[in-house]
Amino acid sequence: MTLVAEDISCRRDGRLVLDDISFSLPDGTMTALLGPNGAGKTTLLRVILGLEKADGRILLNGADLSTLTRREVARRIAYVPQTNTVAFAYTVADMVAMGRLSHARFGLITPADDKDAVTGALARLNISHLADRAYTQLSGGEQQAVLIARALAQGGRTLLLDEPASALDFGQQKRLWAQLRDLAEQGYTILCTTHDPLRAREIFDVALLMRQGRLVDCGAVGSVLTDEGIDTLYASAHVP
Ligand SMILES: Nc1ncnc2c1ncn2[C@@H]1O[C@H](COP(=O)(O)OP(=O)(O)OP(=O)(O)O)[C@@H](O)[C@H]1O
Repeated sequence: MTLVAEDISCRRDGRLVLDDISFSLPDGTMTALLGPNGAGKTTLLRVILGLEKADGRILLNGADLSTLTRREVARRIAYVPQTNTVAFAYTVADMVAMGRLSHARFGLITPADDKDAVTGALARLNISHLADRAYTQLSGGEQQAVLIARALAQGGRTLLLDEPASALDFGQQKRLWAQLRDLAEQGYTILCTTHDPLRAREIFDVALLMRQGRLVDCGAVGSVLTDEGIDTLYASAHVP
């Protein structure tokens, strides 16, 4: 689905952390969101999800997300957070099944299609063997793979991922990028933060570069993530 941001500005504690951001991401593209620590990447993802108040509009296939219910947004957009702390030792299968909550009827998430979605998502991430393990007892990388499986089970065709590869081993990273590419080829829209511009240049189609709350560049990775572009992005990030 085409994801459009129009004039997004957001304040936190009175400080402007997103400053008039606009972009358009067509179906079937993998977009990397890059910038130094504190640039506003996570905030931007949270604004798209409706978790942070902001000025401006987010449109998905022309529909203004502010006019949709939380449940309607969750059926369209899945989010993979950097980490997810859970207080209870849910099994991995239960965690992934939570991705189906927006499809639940009468609060139940047991119909066959939901089970298929969970089984399929576990298989896609190569973690079917973890299905009955307690989520709280997994390694950081295994937990991250579960969060990605949960997003896939959710069924939305727009995926927002916050540094999904940061705790994954090399094999899991390769599977993740291949999986995301496969989804993009099926028309999914993928927006993913990363701190690795060199990998991003190989893997993604488009890059959005943010610094100090502003979108400083946007375009095909080959033209935006040049050596010079990367140096400029990460130079003098700190504002005294
Ligand atoms: N809960 C909060 N309350 C107030 N300000 C916040 C809050 N969370 C983040 N900020 C500020 O908003 C700005 C953007 O933070 P954000 O987490 O979006 O950056 P980021 O680009 O995702 O950083 P990182 O790469 O370190 O994850 C930062 O200046 C940060 O200090």
